[in-house]
Amino acid sequence: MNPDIVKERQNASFDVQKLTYILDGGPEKTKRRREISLVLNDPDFDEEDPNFLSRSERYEQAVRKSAQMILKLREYGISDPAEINCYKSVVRGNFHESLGLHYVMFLPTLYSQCDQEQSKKWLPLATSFEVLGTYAQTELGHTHLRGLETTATFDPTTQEFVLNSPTVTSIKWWPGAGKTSNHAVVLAQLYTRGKCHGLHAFIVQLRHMDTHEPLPILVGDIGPKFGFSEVDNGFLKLDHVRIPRENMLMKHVEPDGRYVKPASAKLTYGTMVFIRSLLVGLSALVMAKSCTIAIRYSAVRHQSEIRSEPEPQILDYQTQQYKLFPLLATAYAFSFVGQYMTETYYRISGDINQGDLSELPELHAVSAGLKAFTTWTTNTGIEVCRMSCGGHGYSRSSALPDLYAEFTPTCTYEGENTVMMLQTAYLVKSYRQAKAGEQLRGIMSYLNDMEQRHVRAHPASARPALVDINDLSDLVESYKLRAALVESAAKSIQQELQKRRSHEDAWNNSAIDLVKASDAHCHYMVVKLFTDKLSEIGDPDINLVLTTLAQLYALHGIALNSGDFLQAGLLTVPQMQQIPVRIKELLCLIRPNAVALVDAFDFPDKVLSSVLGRYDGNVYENLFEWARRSPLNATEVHESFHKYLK
Ligand SMILES: CCCCCCCCCCCCCCCCCC(=O)SCCNC(=O)CCNC(=O)[C@H](O)C(C)(C)COP(=O)(O)OP(=O)(O)OC[C@H]1O[C@@H](n2cnc3c(N)ncnc32)[C@H](O)[C@@H]1OP(=O)(O)O
Ligand SMILES: Cc1cc2nc3c(=O)[nH]c(=O)nc-3n(C[C@H](O)[C@H](O)[C@H](O)COP(=O)(O)OP(=O)(O)OC[C@H]3O[C@@H](n4cnc5c(N)ncnc54)[C@H](O)[C@@H]3O)c2cc1C
Repeated sequence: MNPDIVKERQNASFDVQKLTYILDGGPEKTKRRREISLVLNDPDFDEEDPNFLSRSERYEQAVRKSAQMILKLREYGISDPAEINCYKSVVRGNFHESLGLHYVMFLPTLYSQCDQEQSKKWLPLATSFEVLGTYAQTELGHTHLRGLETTATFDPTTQEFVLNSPTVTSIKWWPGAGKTSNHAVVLAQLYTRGKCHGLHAFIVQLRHMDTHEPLPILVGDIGPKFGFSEVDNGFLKLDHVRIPRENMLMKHVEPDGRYVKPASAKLTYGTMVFIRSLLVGLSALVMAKSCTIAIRYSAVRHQSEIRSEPEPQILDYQTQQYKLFPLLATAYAFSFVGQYMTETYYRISGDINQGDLSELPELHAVSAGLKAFTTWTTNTGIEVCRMSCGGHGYSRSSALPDLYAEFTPTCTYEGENTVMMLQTAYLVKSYRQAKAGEQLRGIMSYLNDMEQRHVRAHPASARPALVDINDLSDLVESYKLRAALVESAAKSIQQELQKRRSHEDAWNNSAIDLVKASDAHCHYMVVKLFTDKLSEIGDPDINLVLTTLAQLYALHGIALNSGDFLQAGLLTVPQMQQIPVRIKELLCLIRPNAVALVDAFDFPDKVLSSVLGRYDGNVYENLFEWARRSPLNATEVHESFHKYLK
């Protein structure tokens, strides 16, 4: 064990184990997660570091691993969905799996959209992995749902749908598992009796069940990408492919071609809402991994000098703390927000299953906004962590380049982040309702008292300084009032309309304000949820250290967005000047607990897969060993010497 890291752990002011229990949701859950993590000791999961393999080898290794995962799942008797997720996340490590889409999109779509008869047929096939599925929605030319071109035309004479990609731009593009899957849920515009009824989901067989040869369908892999090398994102061109009427999910077409409207057309989009909710938790996980690597490494790395003494740990540099500790605070904030998002998703989807759709718009808006907010922040955070590790952060052995490459598409898939932020129609609608005197419930209820507490541009000096920057509840209140930026967005729309612009143009001309309002709303939610969580934590030592992190999170956010807070007169210039001073004090308070705080995330070394983030801190000897395994070192003289240099 590296002596620096031993010393760091001795300095901790709280019980790391107890904090792990809080993050997991209780000691029993921690125990079970640790038991599940032991599967990594199974030699059948041994594999070559993907960084030393070609794309094709990586894909093959990933398919082997996916298949092993399924076999072992049965062997280990893991069947609870939450435990399956934990098991898969442990085994998957920092990479994706080729059967991922089957689990995260194909199966959930079947579960939520099959009727009884369809469930009987498809669920046993899909859960036994005879049917391997993907989710084919996006097209070469469009992602916007109303713009999708693939058609499904009902033919009552044969009781079939005819699926067709009429143009190049209508070719399905990006669905994972182009080579792996034999079935797809295909999203297509439904036509019956000559009328279009919008997007609906259909189950389409793509490949022969025994030979895996494609049916008369053009299907394949779209080629190498920025990351996601394990995943065979695919293309799919359908040329008048016929499928039985029974393959339409939720079956809205009667045998005579009559269309029966669903309770809400938006139910077809349910799987996207589900994944967006999951991505909030995934952001927390990846932020936590990145901080673990960067902070442990910073504790064992010595460089330069502060005083004329031996080189200090780089974690002692104030600038290093300023890079990493706000991200550490973010990792904790997002962990609690992830828990909230999962609970909210299951609560509201439970109501939806019971026929109560009243909270569907809020679920859509909250999951879209938080997905965008947390993935954007995490994406830039990983890169800050990588940079903070200097040259060794650039090595793939650190895992940070892989974490970045695998995570960055979360800002794009399941709805491009700007587009998701623009799902603020709900915010503006809520604002207008509140303004008209309606009492809002839930997370939007803060808009109820906006009329009394107008947030407008004020000369800051004209307002009394009511906010105590050391008081978290005051900071939450400030974020709440800043979130009323939605008022500015609504006003911008109003002004555009007064210029006789169409509603659509008014919306587009206010889009920057709308994204800002959405961002402010999400930021408020995160600060509030983090602060609310503190009241549930009884252990005084843990409460203290998390309160310090929550203060840092809130103040750092204000410092980054100081213009909003000043312009709205929420804080004065002298208070703004106090914030960097307070932030520096908080960095000092967090410093002795930094390593313990990342230890509490409790990632086993095999899951972290990072030479820099090793628990024992023995970085250098392992970096050397990793480098020696590089395929270029397989021979002392590389064949290129004989071919070109000699
Ligand atoms: C610790 C945790 C660990 C977890 C580990 C988990 C691991 C996860 C790993 C994940 C790996 C995943 C692999 C990659 C998967 C990528 C798959 C995809 O990208 S698949 C492809 C993903 N593709 C995309 O995401 C496409 C993105 N685009 C879209 O979703 C839509 O085009 C749109 C939302 C932008 C517009 O919608 P559109 O209908 O075209 O147009 P309108 O404007 O006319 O809207 C009409 C009204 O409907 C409303 N509404 C809309 N949606 C919903 C909803 N869901 N509900 C309710 N309402 C909704 C809307 O608000 C409006 O309301 P109102 O104002 O009338 O009241
Ligand atoms: C790794 C990966 C895996 C994927 N897996 C799948 C899958 O399994 N199945 C599937 O169906 N799809 C999948 N996708 C596709 C993914 O869902 C889309 O790429 C995503 O929805 C974004 O759409 P787009 O690529 O068309 O971007 P575009 O919408 O073309 O975005 C390009 C730019 O235009 C801007 N823009 C677009 N619309 C607006 C607007 N209304 N207002 C303001 N700005 C706008 C965006 O902000 C962005 O800056 C995957 C994508 C990736 C990268």
